[in-house]
Amino acid sequence: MDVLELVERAAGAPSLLLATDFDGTIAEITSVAGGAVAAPRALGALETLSRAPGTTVAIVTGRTIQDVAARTAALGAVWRVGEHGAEIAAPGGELVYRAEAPTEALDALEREAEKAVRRVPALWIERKRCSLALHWRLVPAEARPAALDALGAWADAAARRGFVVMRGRSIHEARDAAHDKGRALAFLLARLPPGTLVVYAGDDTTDEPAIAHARAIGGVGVYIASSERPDTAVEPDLTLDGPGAWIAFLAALAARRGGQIGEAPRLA
Ligand SMILES: O=P(O)(O)OC[C@H]1O[C@H](O[C@H]2O[C@H](CO)[C@@H](O)[C@H](O)[C@H]2O)[C@H](O)[C@@H](O)[C@@H]1O
Repeated sequence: MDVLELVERAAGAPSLLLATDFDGTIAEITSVAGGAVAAPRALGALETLSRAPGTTVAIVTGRTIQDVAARTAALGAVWRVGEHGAEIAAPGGELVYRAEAPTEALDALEREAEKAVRRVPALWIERKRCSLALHWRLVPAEARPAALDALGAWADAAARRGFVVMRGRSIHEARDAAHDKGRALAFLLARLPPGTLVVYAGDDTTDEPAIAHARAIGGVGVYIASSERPDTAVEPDLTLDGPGAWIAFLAALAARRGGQIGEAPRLA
């Protein structure tokens, strides 16, 4: 499938679930997590799509709902899935699903992570409600071997406690085994008309269950490639080069389903 075929297919679907990852997909990767900003053109297209008939828009992220809601506050009528599916908020913000937080296990895992940070101070712990991430983007080259060793020990400790460890873009992240983005898509689709076409895009390991799920049910899985992670472990229908190409697709689709926005969209 090429991007023009995807525009045609998505534009013609009587019911469409357009689901997009955040970091590396509608926001460029930044050196610290707090610096990520959704591209204004992406927000404009998603807002247009969210108001179009028969169209449901969802932001599906590893971030918490609170975090992603603040970064996408311009969007009025979208679903938000946080922490890889452990939290789901309807348009308007009402939480329709909220997993119980594995607080004690995460506390223990945080103490293990602190051991890693004592060894390699450039590691950064991101504690969330249901998951915990160790970021290594700012670890200098000379400290990478020690960081990999410490991350490996931490990942083993997380696995022993029953967490799933995802090795993503300069991040090791532990989440509980009951949630992933594929199951989150299934949750959303159960609320939409039968036959809804799902189009999902994401750039990292955490997106693979959603890309695979979309494809398994006859939808479209799009991989957003980067020099940091050129390939994915699951086969997508379409690979696009970085957030810019995905955002161009969103703008083209918004023009078709919801009226023209801004300049005429150009697709590669
Ligand atoms: O599911 P996503 O929306 O892709 O979120 C995945 C993780 O994104 C964040 O980390 C990533 O983005 C940072 C900012 O660009 C970058 O510095 C880091 O290296 C990336 O791994 C976020 O901090 C995590 O909580 C998300 O799980």
